[in-house]
Amino acid sequence: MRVSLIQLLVSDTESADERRARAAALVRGRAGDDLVVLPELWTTGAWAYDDWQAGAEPVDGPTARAMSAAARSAAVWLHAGTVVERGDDGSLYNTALLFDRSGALRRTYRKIHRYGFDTGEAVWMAAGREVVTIGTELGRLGFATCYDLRFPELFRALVDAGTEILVVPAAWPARRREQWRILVRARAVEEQAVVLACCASGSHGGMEQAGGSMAVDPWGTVLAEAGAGEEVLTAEIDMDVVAAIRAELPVLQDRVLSIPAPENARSASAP
Ligand SMILES: NC(=O)CCC(=O)C(=O)O
Repeated sequence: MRVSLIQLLVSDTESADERRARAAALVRGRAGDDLVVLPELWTTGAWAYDDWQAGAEPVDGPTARAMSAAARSAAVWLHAGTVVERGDDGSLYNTALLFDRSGALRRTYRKIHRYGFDTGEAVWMAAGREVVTIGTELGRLGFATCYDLRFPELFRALVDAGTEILVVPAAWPARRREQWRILVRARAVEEQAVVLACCASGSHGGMEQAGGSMAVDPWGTVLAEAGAGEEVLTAEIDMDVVAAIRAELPVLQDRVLSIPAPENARSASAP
């Protein structure tokens, strides 16, 4: 399987329309790949909160139309990263879009863990509630987005649902680049899955993003890793490795699901 992670530059100086056109051209240029991945919130910018209301769109909005056409033109599976979705309930969601080789929208995933504490997503967006996977001829894909990386229980749920390829669009900050590298590899090792982690590059909204997109195999081996700037990172992935490592080191079978909580769990007076 050949995959490309399009580590798009997301800046304050380019409009969403310009970036959409540029991203579509980059996807169209990936004919021959099997799967192409874009970063998180690359149309509005993940850190440009003030632009989210104006840039919000339904799941069949301008980004979906442009990405559908690009996927069809290149005949690739396209994980188009995430958009600011305006849901039918009027709420905003951080929503991933997956298109098949014909350009059909096959899955959406609303980010479950919202980053920001008392600002950003945590304030302006609603949380997704659904763990999402899809079976494809490439293997079963599981969805997670950026901050989700810090919550291994989501990844375990994805693997319990049969995931072999974890796709993680992101807009991770440059100042936490080392945490990104560790978490991406950790998720690959603990879930014995391929991880395709595609981060934005450049600065916007006062935040420098890390770049450093990675394709990692289930051994934790980094098959390809991008630098800090805009780049199309391509990797060949041997999907047989997933079944092989799960047979050779069947750690997922050794889980103990009934570990009792300590008696003082969550007790405020615990020493
Ligand atoms: N966009 C994000 O989810 C940012 C996550 C982040 O900065 C972190 O986990 O650290």
